[in-house]
Amino acid sequence: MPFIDHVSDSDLQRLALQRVVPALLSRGFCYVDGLLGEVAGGAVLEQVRDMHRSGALQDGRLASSAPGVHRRNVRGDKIAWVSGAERGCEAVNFLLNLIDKLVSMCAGRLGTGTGTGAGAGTSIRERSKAMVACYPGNGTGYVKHVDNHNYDGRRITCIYYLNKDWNAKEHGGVLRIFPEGKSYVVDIQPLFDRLLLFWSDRRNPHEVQPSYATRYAITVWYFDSEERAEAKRRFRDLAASTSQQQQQPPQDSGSS
Ligand SMILES: Cn1c(O)c(C(=O)NCC(=O)O)c(=O)c2ccccc21
Ligand SMILES: [Mn+2]
Repeated sequence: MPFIDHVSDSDLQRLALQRVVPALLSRGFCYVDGLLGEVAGGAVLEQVRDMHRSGALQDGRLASSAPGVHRRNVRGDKIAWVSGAERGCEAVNFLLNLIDKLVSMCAGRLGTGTGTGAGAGTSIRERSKAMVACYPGNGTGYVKHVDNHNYDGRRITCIYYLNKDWNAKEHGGVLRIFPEGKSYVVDIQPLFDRLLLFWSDRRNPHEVQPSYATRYAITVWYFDSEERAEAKRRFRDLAASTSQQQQQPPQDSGSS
């Protein structure tokens, strides 16, 4: 199904240079509304709904519901990882390709030392698979956290929201960002056809507030190549060292 090319390359270029890069550098986050338009955005939403209906979203994590309410076995966010090549993910694939283009147009201009002391510039050449997430609307959310808390290589978090007629007063589900070192918070509604980008590291702790309606989002994380390579090395060393320990017989307490 050929999608209406709602956004031309020159639109993306302008969006990258005039909106996304300045906002990421000055505030650490940026959101864009109307990214795909009604038709293509609607196609992505339908495919995510189909995944939800078909049970492709794995059962949510055990989550505590609204604070103070102690219900057992409350299931929270349900997720599925997709590459975009799967059957029924054509519209998701179109979205991922568009976000890849947008981020690649920004990558060269995100300067050096993006906050994690990395002297070298940010070289973003790869990303994660896409995480399709659904909050079932039972009052569960996601506690405050940092996506990349310990140099796992993730540099930019991109979240595409799919929720039509969302009203935070009624449905909650606001993404609240607590920009590091700032006295204010940033509340972002998970609105249909909205793309949010923010630095994945400690600059942007964030939480998903309890949701009272079904809340869909698709997230991809873009890696800084150097940090990612270093993280992989660290992980390999860790795996190697733990497997060595397992091979050696456990030392009894009396050994010198
Ligand atoms: C389901 N879900 C998340 O929703 C967010 C997250 O920060 N979401 C922000 C948002 O949806 O606005 C996550 O960061 C996350 C991390 C690991 C596994 C699942 C996760
Ligand atoms: Mn997160």
